[in-house]
This record gives sequence, structure tokens and C-alpha cells, in this order.
Amino acid sequence: MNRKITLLGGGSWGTALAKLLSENGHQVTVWLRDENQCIELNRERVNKKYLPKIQIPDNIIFTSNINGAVKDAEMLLIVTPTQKIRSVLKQIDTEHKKDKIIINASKGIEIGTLCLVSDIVKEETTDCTFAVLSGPSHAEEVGLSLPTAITVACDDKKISEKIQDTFMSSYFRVYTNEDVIGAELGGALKNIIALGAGISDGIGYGDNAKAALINRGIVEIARLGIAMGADVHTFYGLTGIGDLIVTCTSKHSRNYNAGNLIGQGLKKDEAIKKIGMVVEGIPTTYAAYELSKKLDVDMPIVGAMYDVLENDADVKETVNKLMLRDKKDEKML
Ligand SMILES: NC(=O)c1ccc[n+]([C@@H]2O[C@H](COP(=O)([O-])OP(=O)(O)OC[C@H]3O[C@@H](n4cnc5c(N)ncnc54)[C@H](O)[C@@H]3O)[C@@H](O)[C@H]2O)c1
Ligand SMILES: O=P(O)(O)OC[C@H](O)CO
Repeated sequence: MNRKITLLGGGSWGTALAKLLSENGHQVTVWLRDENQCIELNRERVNKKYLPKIQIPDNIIFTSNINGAVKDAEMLLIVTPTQKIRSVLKQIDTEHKKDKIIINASKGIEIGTLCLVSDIVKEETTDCTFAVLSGPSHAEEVGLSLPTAITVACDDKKISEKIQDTFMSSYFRVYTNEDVIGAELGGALKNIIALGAGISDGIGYGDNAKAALINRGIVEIARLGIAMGADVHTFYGLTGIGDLIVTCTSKHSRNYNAGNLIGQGLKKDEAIKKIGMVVEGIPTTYAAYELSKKLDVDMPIVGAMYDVLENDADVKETVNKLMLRDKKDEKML
């Protein structure tokens, strides 16, 4: 079935998903803030800044008129940096953000409020159904139609099946799940561990250290998830360990690469500038650190990342402190 879908944001992930949805036969509009960028994309059909190797199908419309873009859309797909989602939704007139299916493909937690994107959407829209699309999925590979498996989580099974049908293609396999909080947290928190994995490689530690980070990382993620009402099984899935593996090991990963630069001695702002795309793991570290304190959840890797990012703690000393914490039994949770 042909659906009207509007993307809020058109960086690397937005561009890859817009292409996929257009190939699936849907009417796709992409809203961007910058009118000049819309003119260029409508003409050139290549997103030179964010995803230069991908040809954008001719029938995708780029516009900077947000109300025009969303008013007739059945589904809105959020792909802007998490810290900007609230301000983007605020720009839409109330009558146009009612009774929609809102799918979030961004991965983060709002600093200050500690809101998940589902909370932001609940606060800023009316009577919308929220879903999250998450899993191991780099835009650079989806854009090239390389095989990818992902999950759509929604507490309304009929809606998640509708979204599954909308996105599913020969190279994009979509699973459904009802655990929205688990899917949101897995996607947001893996970025912190990816920064850590990048730092570890950047300072010259080996594969053992990275494997330890990945494994102890998913334990921490699940611990916070359980405290926030998620289903522990979700963290074994695509939105949990699946995404954590890809983000800690892929050459495409923005968070891993930013961490790698920090490990080589760059300041976090220099690393962000060099990456040139959103590095969600940095604000999410601050939010997760606050959440761990608020909910009294033990998250030593998040605490270490907070020390490095906020207090400029020496990385090797921080790792030493992690290694020499109190002796423990290996408990999964
Ligand atoms: N790139 C990927 O492979 C990938 C895959 C899965 C999920 N994600 C998630 O998708 C989200 C977007 O990531 P991305 O890689 O596409 O980022 P990006 O940096 O490539 O693009 C971000 C987009 O948001 C826009 N933007 C920035 N600030 C804005 C603002 N204040 N108002 C409106 N628009 C604004 C930019 O112009 C750009 O279009 C992130 O949360 C990321 O974690 C990315
Ligand atoms: O690996 P990153 O940091 O580029 O994040 C992109 C996606 O979330 C990977 O699934």
C-alpha cells in the first residue's frame, strides 16, 4: 500500500530511509530547516554533506515548510538529533500533529529532562501512536541496499505490523516488538559504549578490552532498562546487543570514530567537529549518568565515560580505576 510519509530531518540516516521508503512505493517528503539545502537536494539528487555515494530517487520532495510537509502525512519519521526533537515538534501547528503515527529513528535521551523520545512525543503532540525503529543499521550500508535487519517497537501490534509492511524490503528485514522502552534505551545507550570502544582502540588497547566493554556494556544497559520498566529479553535482540556490536566495531560508526579521536588526544568538541555528523553518545552520557544516579543503578562504564567527557579525566587512569573496583561475582544483572 502506498503511504504518505514525512521525514523530519535528512542527514545520513534520513537520506537512506527516504530512499528505501521511496523504493517501496511510498510518497516521501523530507523536511529540512535550510531552504537552500532543499533547493540543492531537489536539483542535484545527492546529499553531498551527509551521504554522498547515494543517488536520491527523483520522486522524493525536499521542503523547508514544516506544516506543509506534515499536514497530509499518515506517518512522521523522526531523524533529527535527539536534543533537537522537541524544538522541531514545537514548530508544527497543533492541528497537524494530531492522530499521526510517529516513528522515531533517532537514538538518544534528552539532557536536562531525561526524557526518552517517546516522552517528548507524548508531551509535544496529541493522540499520536508512537513507535521506535532501531537496530544495527548504518546509513552508509542501507543506502547501498546491503542486507540489514532492524526492529520496530510499538505497544499497538497492528501499528507495528503496518510499519513493518511499510519499511520491509528485500534488503531491509523488519521485526516487531512491543517493548518500546527497551528498544529506545538499547539504541540510546549503545552510543556511550561505542564512544568507550573507540577511546579504548584510540589509546592502543586491544580486542580483549573492547570485548569486555561490549559485554559489560550490555549488562549496564539492561540494568538501567529493567529499572525503567523494559523487558530484559529486548537487550538480547537487534536493538540491544545487535546494535551494540555494529556500533562498537564498524568503520562507519560516528560514535566509535569520535571516541577513537578522543583516545588519540582530541578534545570532545574537536572530535565532534571532525566527525561532522551528530555524535549522540556525548549528550546521552550526561543523561544516562543522571538517570543512573536518580534511579540508583550501578553503571560503572557510564560513570567512567562521564568522568572522561565532563571532567577531562585521564583515560588510562580511568580504565585503571574501572579494573580495580571491588571484586565481584559475574552476575548478569
Ligand atoms: N547515520 C546512521 O547510520 C544512523 C542509523 C540509525 C540511527 N541514527 C540516528 O539518527 C539520528 C540522526 O542521525 P544522522 O546520522 O542522520 O545525523 P546527521 O548528522 O547525518 O544528520 C542530522 C540531520 O538533522 C538536521 N538537524 C540538525 N540540527 C537540527 C535542528 N536544530 N533542527 C532541525 N534539524 C536539525 C541536520 O540538518 C541533518 O539533516 C541520530 O539520533 C542517530 O543516532 C543514525
Ligand atoms: O554507530 P553510529 O554511532 O554511527 O550510530 C549509527 C546507528 O545507530 C547504528 O545502528
